[in-house]
Amino acid sequence: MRYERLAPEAVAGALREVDGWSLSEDKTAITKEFSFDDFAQAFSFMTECAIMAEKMGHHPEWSNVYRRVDVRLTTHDVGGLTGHDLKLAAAMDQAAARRI
Ligand SMILES: C[C@H](O)[C@H](O)[C@H]1CNC2=NC(N)=NC(=O)C2=N1
Repeated sequence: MRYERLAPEAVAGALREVDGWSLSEDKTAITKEFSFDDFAQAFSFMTECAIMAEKMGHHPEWSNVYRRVDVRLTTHDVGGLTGHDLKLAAAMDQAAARRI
């Protein structure tokens, strides 16, 4: 499925539907820091999200330090935010909720 770049009002509305995500200063991405009990939990979260992302054909920019995972979501194909980012954000929240 192809998504169009979201209008600013749509982004504001969509951000209210997900938990703890922030809009980047240039408004082209959303970011969130996930914290887990330990590295094993953080890495199993990343493994689950990686499989999900591959199935969706939409991939996060992320980094991991010990039990923290920093995530940035944007749609490179359109240079901004689309419904793909919100869909992946919600799926990542659910994956995290199964661990925290
Ligand atoms: C051809 C392929 O599906 C696309 O290039 C996908 C892959 N994963 C992607 N992930 C993200 N985050 N943004 C994209 O624009 C994107 N494009």
